[in-house]
Amino acid sequence: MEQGNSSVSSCSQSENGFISSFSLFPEKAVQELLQSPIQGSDDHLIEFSEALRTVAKALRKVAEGKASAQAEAAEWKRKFELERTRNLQLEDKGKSCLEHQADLDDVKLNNLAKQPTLYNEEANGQSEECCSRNGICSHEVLRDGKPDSDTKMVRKASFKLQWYCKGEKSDQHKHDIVSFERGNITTAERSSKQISLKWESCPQTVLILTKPNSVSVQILCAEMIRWLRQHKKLQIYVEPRVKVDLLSESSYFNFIDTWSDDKEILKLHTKVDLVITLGGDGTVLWAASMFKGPVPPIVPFSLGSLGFMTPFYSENYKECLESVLKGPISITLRHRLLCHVVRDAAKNEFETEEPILVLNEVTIDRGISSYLTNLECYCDNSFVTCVQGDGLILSTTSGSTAYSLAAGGSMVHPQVPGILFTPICPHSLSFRPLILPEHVTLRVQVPFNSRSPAWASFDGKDRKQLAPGDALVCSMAPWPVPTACLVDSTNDFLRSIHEGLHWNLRKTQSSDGPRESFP
Ligand SMILES: NC(=O)c1ccc[n+]([C@@H]2O[C@H](COP(=O)([O-])OP(=O)(O)OC[C@H]3O[C@@H](n4cnc5c(N)ncnc54)[C@H](O)[C@@H]3O)[C@@H](O)[C@H]2O)c1
Ligand SMILES: Nc1ncnc2c1ncn2[C@@H]1O[C@H](COP(=O)(O)OP(=O)(O)OP(=O)(O)O)[C@@H](O)[C@H]1O
Repeated sequence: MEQGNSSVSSCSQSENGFISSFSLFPEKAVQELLQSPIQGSDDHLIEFSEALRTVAKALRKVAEGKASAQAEAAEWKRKFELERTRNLQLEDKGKSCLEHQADLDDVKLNNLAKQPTLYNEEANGQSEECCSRNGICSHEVLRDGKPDSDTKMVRKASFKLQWYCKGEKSDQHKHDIVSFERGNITTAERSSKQISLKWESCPQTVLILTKPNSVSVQILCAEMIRWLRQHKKLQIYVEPRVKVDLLSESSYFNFIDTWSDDKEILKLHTKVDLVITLGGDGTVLWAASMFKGPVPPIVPFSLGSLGFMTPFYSENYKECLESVLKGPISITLRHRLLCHVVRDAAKNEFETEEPILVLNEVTIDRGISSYLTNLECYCDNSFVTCVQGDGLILSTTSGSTAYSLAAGGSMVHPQVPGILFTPICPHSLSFRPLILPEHVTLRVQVPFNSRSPAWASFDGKDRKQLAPGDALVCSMAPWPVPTACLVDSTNDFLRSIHEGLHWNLRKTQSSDGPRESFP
C-alpha cells in the first residue's frame, strides 16, 4: 500500500496543465507491481493487489499507445518540414519565371499566389499590366484578346479596379501600409476598401447560368436573353442543357452560344465579360466552380430562398443590368481557397490530384463513419491542434455565413482577408473556432493510427476519401470571385445577415416601466 501512496505523491502536470492519469503509476511502481505480487494471508489484500496489477497493466498499455502516437506525430512533423523545404526550393527555382507572370496579375492578388497554377495563361494569350498611380492602386485586369482560331469572340471588354475608402481626401488615404515617420509606426492603409469596377470598353459577351429545374428561372432567363439581345446587342452564352430548353421553346434562340466539350469551359474566361446567375447562393457557387482561374465579374440575381451572395432582385433586372453594363459598379472580391489532396503515396507536395477551388469552404468530416475523426492540423510550419470530433471546416470569409456559421464560427465581412478554422462538434469543451491570416498554408493530416478514413467535400460537393496518411493542403487562391454589389459590400453584407438570418432581431423594449433615476 505504501507503493500506492508514493505513486500518488509523485504525480506530475501534463502539457495541457492537467494531472495526467498515467503519472499516477510511474513506470517503476508498475514494474514492481507486475513482478512481485503481494504475498499475504489476507484474501482481500490479495484480491486488491490483483486488481491493482490489472489496472496498472491497462494503464501501461495506454501510456505505450500515447508514446507511439507522439513518435508518429513527430515523424509526420519531420516529414512535413522536409517536404516544405523541398517545395520552397522548387518554388524559388520557378520564381524567376513566375515573377514576370506575377507582375501581370492584379496588384491585390500578388500577395496571395503561393501555389502552382491551375490556369494556363497560354490558353488565353492575354497580357495584363499593372500600374499604380496617385496612391490609388488601379489595374487593368482584362484586355482585348488576339484573334484565336477556336474562339468566336475576339474582343473582351477591359476594365479598371480601384480601391477607395470614404473620406478620400483625409489622411486615411495613403499608399503605404505602415509609415515610419520620426521612428513612429502608424497604420496608413486600411486593407479592406470598397472596390469599384469601371468599364473601359463596353461588355459584349454575357454568360447566363441558371439553377436547374425551376420554371420561374427558365421564364426569366428567356426574357432576359431577349432583352439583352434586342436592347444591348450582346452575345450570350448559356449551358448546353439551357440552350436545348430554349430552342425547344423557339428557334429565335439560335444565336445563343454554348459549348459541346467540357474543355471549352476552361477557356470561357477569355470570352466572357460578365456572368449573370439566376438562382440562390448555390448557383453562385456553381458559377465560381466553372472558372479554374480568373473569374469575370458576376451579377447574382436572387431566385432562391436565402441569398447571402445574391443581392439583385429579379423584378427590376432591366434597371440593374443597365447600371451594371454602364458602370462603374461596386464589387466584392470574394476570396477562394485552393485545395490539394496529397495522398500518402505522393513523393512530394506537388504530386497531388487536380486542385479544387472553393468559394465557401472545404470540410473534412467523418462521412458515414460513426468513429470520431482524428485530424492533425498544421499552419505553415506550426502544429495547430488535433481535431477530435465530427470534423473541421476551413472556410473563406464569404463562407462564414454558411456551414461554418452553423458549426459555431463567427460571421466575417467577405472583404476581410482570412481563413476560418471551425471545428464541427469537437469532443472538447475548449475548442473555440479560429480565424487565421490569408497568407498561411494549412495542412490537415489523417494520422496513420486513425481508426477510420476522413472525407473532404468542397462547397458541399465532390466528396473525396482521405485514408490514413493522406492530407489536405489548403491556401488562399490567387483568383477571387468578383461579385457585383447592389449598394456596396458592407451594405450588402449587413442586409444579407439582417434579411437572411434575422440577425439580432428583437422587439424593442418599451419605455414605460422601471427606470434608473438620474441625478
Ligand atoms: N449545416 C449547415 O448549415 C450546412 C450543411 C451542409 C452544407 N452547407 C452549406 O451549403 C453550401 C452549399 O450550398 P448549396 O446551395 O450548393 O447547397 P444546398 O442547396 O444544400 O443549400 C445549402 C444552404 O446554404 C446556403 N448558403 C450557401 N452558401 C452560403 C453563404 N455563403 N452564406 C450563407 N448561406 C449560404 C444556401 O443559400 C442554402 O440555403 C456549402 O458550401 C455549405 O456551406 C451548410
Ligand atoms: N447551373 C447549374 N447546374 C447544375 N447545378 C446547379 C446549377 N446552379 C445551381 N446548381 C445547384 O443547384 C442547387 C440549388 O441551387 P441554389 O442554391 O441556387 O437554389 P436554391 O436551393 O433554390 O436556393 P437557396 O439555397 O437560396 O434556397 C445547388 O446545390 C447548386 O449547386
